[in-house]
Parts: sequence; C-alpha cells; structure tokens
Amino acid sequence: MKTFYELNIEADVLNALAKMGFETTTPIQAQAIPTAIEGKDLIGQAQTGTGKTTAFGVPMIQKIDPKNPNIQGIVIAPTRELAIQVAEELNRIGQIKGVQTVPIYGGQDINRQIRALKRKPQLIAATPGRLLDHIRRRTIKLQNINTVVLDEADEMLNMGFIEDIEAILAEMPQEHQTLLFSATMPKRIQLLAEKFMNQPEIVRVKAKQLTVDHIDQYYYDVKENQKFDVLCRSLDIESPDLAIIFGRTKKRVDELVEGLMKRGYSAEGIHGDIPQVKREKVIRRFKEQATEILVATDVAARGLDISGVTHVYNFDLPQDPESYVHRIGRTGRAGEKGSAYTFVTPREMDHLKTIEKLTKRKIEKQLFPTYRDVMEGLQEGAIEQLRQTVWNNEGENYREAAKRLLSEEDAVDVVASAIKLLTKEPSQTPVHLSSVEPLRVRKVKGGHQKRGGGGGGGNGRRQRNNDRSGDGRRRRNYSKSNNNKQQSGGGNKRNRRRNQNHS
Ligand SMILES: Nc1ncnc2c1ncn2[C@@H]1O[C@H](COP(=O)(O)OP(=O)(O)OP(=O)(O)O)[C@@H](O)[C@H]1O
Ligand SMILES: [Mg+2]
Repeated sequence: MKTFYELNIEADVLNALAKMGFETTTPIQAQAIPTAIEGKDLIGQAQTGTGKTTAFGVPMIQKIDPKNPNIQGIVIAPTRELAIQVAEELNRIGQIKGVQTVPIYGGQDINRQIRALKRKPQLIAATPGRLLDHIRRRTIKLQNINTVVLDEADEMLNMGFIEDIEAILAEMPQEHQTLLFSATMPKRIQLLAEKFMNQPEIVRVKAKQLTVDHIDQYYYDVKENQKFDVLCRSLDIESPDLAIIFGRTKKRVDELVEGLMKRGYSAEGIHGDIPQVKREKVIRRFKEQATEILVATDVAARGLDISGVTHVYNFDLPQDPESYVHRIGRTGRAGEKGSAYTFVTPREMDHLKTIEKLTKRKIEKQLFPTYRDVMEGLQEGAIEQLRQTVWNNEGENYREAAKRLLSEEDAVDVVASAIKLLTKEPSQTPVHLSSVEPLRVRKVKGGHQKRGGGGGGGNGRRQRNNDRSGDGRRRRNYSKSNNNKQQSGGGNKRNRRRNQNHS
C-alpha cells in the first residue's frame, strides 16, 4: 500500500490529507493521482466507496494558483446533494493551501450563490442545470478553467444530461484537462467520452467484481403484495444502524415512508419533488442518525457518502443494472461491511440475471423471515438486554422486590413476563401500497434503454419546475403512535436506540 508521500503531492495538500486522517492511499488514488498530476486526461473507474473524490480532488487542488481570483476548476455532479458533498471534501483537501470551493446547485436561492461567488472561490462543484443558469447570467465564467471533472461520468454522459454537458464544455477554453470518474463505465459511454477528451489514460482498478466484496448481497423472491411485510420483518431481524431503501418512483417513496411510519419506524424520504431545503434537512438528519431509514429514488443512488449505513434495500429493482451497483454502494464504504437486499418478483428474475452478469457476482437467494422468525429475534434481543442488565449489576436496588415477587409467583412465569414486556411485538397495522408493474426493459429510439420513471437526477432543467412543496397530499402525523412504541421498549437495536433518545 502506498502513502500519499510517494505521489508527488505538495506539502499543503499532504498536510490536509493527514488532517483528514488519510494515511495510506486507496488503489484508485495511487494509480490516478500521479497520472492526473502529469496533466493527462483520465478516465478513472473504481468500485464504490474507494475514494474517487480524493483521487480527482488532490490533482485538481494541486494545480490551483491560490492567488488567482478566477474559477480554475470545476466538478460537475448529477445530484444536488452530491455537489454539496464534493464541495465539502474539496474544501477539506484545500483547507491549508487556501483553496475555496463553492457548491452551485438547483433549488437554492441563486442570489445566495452569487454572493458566495463574489468571494472568489477557485473551484466550484455544480449540478449542470444551475451551472448553465450562472453561465448565461455571466455570474460564472469558465475562461480560466484548467480542470474539469465529471463525477459519476457515465451518468453525466447519459441521455438526461448530455446536452447540458455539451453546452457547458463549449464554454471552456480549448486547453483544459478532463477527468472522468465513476464506479461504472459502460463501453458505449466510454467511447462517447473519448471523443471530447485528449487521448485519455484509462485507469481501472483491477477487481474481479464490479461491487466491493465486503457487501453481502441477497435477494428475496417475493410477490409484489408481500414486499412491504417482508421489508418490515427484515428490518426487525436485521436491525440496521442506518438503512437506505430504494423505491422506483416518487409516489412509491412517499407511500413507503408513510407505511413505515405507520408501523413505528423512523423513516424519511428524498426525491426530486421534495423542496431542496427539506431534502438537505432529511440528509442531515439521516447523517446525524436522527432518522434511521432513508427512503429514496435513484436521486440518492450515486456518490453519497454517509457513514453508518449498514443496509441497502432495493424495494424495487432498478431500471439499469449499473444503478444496482451504485445503490448498494451506499453501504460498505471505505472498507466497512454492509448488506444489500433486493426484492425480486417472479417476472423480474431476468433482470436479476442481468445484474449478476454485469457485477460478475452471484446474489444469494434468502428465504424471507416469517413472523415467527421475527418474534424469536426480538425475544433474543430482549433476553440479551436482560442479560446485560444482570452482568452490569444494574438490578442491585431491585433485589428485594424480586425476592418478594418470587415468593408469590412462579419464577419462569416472572421471567417470561419480563421478556414479554421488553419485546416490542411488530406492528401489524395494515399498509397498502399502490400497485406497480414489474420492471420491463423499455426500448426507445436509438436502442438505448430508457431510464427509470421518476427516479431522476433531481437537479437542472429536467427538474426545474418540479420543486413543488410536496404533491398536494398531506402526510398524516403518526408521532403519537410512534411515542407509544418508543416507550414500550424492546430488545433490538432499534428499540434500544429509541429508548435512549427518549431518556
Ligand atoms: N485514503 C483514504 N483513507 C481513508 N479513507 C478514505 C481515503 N480516501 C477516501 N476515504 C474515505 O472513503 C469514503 C468514500 O470515498 P468517496 O466518497 O470518495 O468514494 P467514491 O469512490 O467516490 O464512491 P462512489 O462511487 O460511491 O462515489 C469517504 O468517507 C472518504 O472520506
Ligand atoms: Mg464518488
């Protein structure tokens, strides 16, 4: 393993990396940073969560002249939350050198961005639509750009974004370095990319599989109308620290959030119709672990780096097999372990095969948990809680009361009742989701596979009129029933944490 000291990186940047706690390089960093520092165009492909942001951030920041007040480099990303996250990471890498990065994205007050731009950042991390707005208003000028990065490059060069990208690239000076990064790079996109690059080096981290091997991958063979109950049982048994659940459409996400809340889970949703301020709040609360379940369309599939995500659920199969790779890549980041569960209905088995072919990895069938399994799991949790209390001697002051009780009642009955009180029985509240069609490959002109409905980028022109404040329906307020559940306690992690939050 290489250290950053071996890679020709200047002192200010090295010191920043040390401050960030990065000691050794990841493979993509070791391979891409020296090539990019030489000034070559580059296509970098490496698995999710393996540090591609730093792989382009370091060479980009190294090139910046901090005394030059113009924008010298730009990262373009497909979603607003990703633009924000990339800007944060670049600001960390540039903190000692004095290189500033400003995020530029749709849904935020443009005047606020104009004010930030007046402070003369050298870098911006942007979504395409809003960036074009600024270019047209001449509040962002690209004449002094020397590096452009397309993060999630294959997505950026896909149908939904290609026109915007071409329009942006047309504003750049002839001479500039282009860096493309993604965990996936379908051949047709790579060929397209090479057309506007200058003899790019392809830096591909050799890996047997497209997905990282520390994500356990399973599927449940389920009927559409079983999905929700299986999801709840799986959540109860698995007891994730944080989980992301992907649904196919915005409506689906709303319904899932509503259903999960009805059953007492702590869940919030994110998709392109949710106002930007709310979107950021939802992500912030999830990062702080104030919400345990994030339900999302593909707007959260790419790039987001949230530590503590132990589980990803594909409640609906994604439209593209690439999207599967990115979605499950929200867990198992930076060497952590993760689990991914995908729901496959009988007519969708072919899609699963396509995904396995792309990832070169078998996805294991998992029998879905029964209500009994869940009860057993929850009881185990309750017993564990009791055991811990015994071991920690926390019952010291209750011994007299216990003796009195045991002189009157049967010992097994007493313990059984204690376990019952600590076991939060899963809510059986009926939840009805609108029916959805099984996934089909839809052909459109030119033979491209059409992208999934409604998931979508969440920025830029496609979304410009979309940031309505909700969809007109009012969410019911379930806080009351939540509170009841929270007080009833229970053995699993979910219950334990809830209780802590309330104590
Ligand atoms: N050299 C390093 N040492 C330790 N941690 C690192 C290192 N490089 C990056 N990380 C951390 O690894 C995590 C994943 O990095 P990053 O988001 O750049 O992954 P990525 O390859 O871009 O993934 P994705 O394909 O999902 O976008 C981040 O939390 C980052 O801070
Ligand atoms: Mg990334």
